Amino acid sequence: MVEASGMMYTNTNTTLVPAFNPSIQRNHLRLCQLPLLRRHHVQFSLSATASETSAFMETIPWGCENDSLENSSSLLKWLSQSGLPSQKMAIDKVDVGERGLVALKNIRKGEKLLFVPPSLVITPDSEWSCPEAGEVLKKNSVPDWPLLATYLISEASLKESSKWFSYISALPRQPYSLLYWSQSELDRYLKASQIRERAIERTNNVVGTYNDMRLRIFSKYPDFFPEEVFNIKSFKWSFGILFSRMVRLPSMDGKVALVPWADMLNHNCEVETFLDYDKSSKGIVFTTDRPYLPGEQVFISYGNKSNGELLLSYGFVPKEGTNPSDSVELPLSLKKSDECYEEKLELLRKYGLSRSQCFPLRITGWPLELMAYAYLAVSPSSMRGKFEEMAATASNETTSNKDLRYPEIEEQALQFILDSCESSISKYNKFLQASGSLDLDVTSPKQLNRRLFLKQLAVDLCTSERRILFRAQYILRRRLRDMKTGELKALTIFNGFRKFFK
Ligand SMILES: C[S@@+](CC[C@H](N)C(=O)[O-])C[C@H]1O[C@@H](n2cnc3c(N)ncnc32)[C@H](O)[C@@H]1O
Repeated sequence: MVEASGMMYTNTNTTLVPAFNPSIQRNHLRLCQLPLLRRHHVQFSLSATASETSAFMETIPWGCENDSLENSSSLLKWLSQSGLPSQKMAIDKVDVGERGLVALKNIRKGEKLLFVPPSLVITPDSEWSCPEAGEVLKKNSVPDWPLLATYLISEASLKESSKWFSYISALPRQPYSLLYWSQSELDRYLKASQIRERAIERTNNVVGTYNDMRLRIFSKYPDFFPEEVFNIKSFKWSFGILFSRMVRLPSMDGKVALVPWADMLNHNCEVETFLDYDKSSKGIVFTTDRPYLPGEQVFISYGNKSNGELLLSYGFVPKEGTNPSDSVELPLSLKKSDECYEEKLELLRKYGLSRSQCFPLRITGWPLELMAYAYLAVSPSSMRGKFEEMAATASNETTSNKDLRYPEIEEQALQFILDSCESSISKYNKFLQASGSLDLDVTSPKQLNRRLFLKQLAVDLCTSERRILFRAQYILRRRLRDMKTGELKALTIFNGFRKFFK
């Protein structure tokens, strides 16, 4: 489970993990990070050509529609024949998540469910139907994510000859994920949210990973990795599947895995139960944290993720106000006009930060790192001696001075955060006001459906992010007002004393 400690997250034993981006931000502010690639191989620029970009929109020749039950009975049949014990749940159409697992019988709170045997789990150690292809990747020390992405494509392309045919046939042909939003869709709908940058960065990384694999491996072994199969379109699909379905199993030393059947479970923000390997039953299980009646959909948690992160990896946004882990990224920047600009920037860089930095705001508050960054941004040259501890605290690279406070500049620091909040709020206001009139130009019903779908997701995301900003704005304004009235009171008392002594 992801542990939330204050505003920071300890990356312990998360479940469904989309933690892929080597990010511009600091690791400690991320919910969960996995190294994807050896960095020197990544080409971060978006090197896909226009035709490749449009190819992203095409579908691949395997899998099924997102809401289809057409392949689910053969999936269950294959799983049962391959060792999955009899289940208390069945795949069905559901209100939340289109397709999910529904209780067939009464399920008690605290009951263990699933018991998927390790032989039915895809991991980086799984045997390849084409062992030579697997050998090539191992010889090249390809990391887990691109290895699994390539494995999935290789097995999918073998159709019935692959052990995983029934599983892959029941996977969505186009997983919901921001990977499938074009650049212009991201610009159009997510301009106000920082998630837009993360989506672009993620797409760049997937394209970079593909280019790297093609250059280093696929082009050298075209018999094992023909371009008709191992192309950016199939890579995008396999990464979309990994982002939206892969789990990390804490009791298997954090091994990453695709768990057929278990990956039909949808997420609920109020549920706190995660998939894991159960040593006693030797299967992947989860323990229910509430009872279910027959016919009710059963949920797990994909981790304590914000609405933006859920949209980024899984392509959905929970209903407003239902996600206790929701947060919004607040961008803060050093001012170029600052007389100590160069000095401060150098210190920020020393601690791995940059001139512009995002910090998570939650409905319950903000992290100390954000406050430290604000202190640094507003501190005058007379406080030069404190710059380093501010930068270190902003980067979370210090254990001491957890109670960082500088009363002499607190008001300016809070005002600085408030200004950034208000500038973000005005971006959200602009988008949400304009959203009503967006897309009136579309005539094709298919395009209209897609646009309405994306717009609704964006409106839901922006509304929830703006709500957190409104809350922060309220708290900041109140604190500033209290500080000012406090100062006024102190001044009145001081003047009173002066008069008295006169
Ligand atoms: C691990 S799969 C779960 C099974 C999936 N519904 C299916 O039919 O294949 C994750 C995907 O399920 C959907 N999903 C999961 N939880 C959801 C929720 N609370 N609301 C909407 N969609 C959800 C999203 O499309 C997500 O990408």
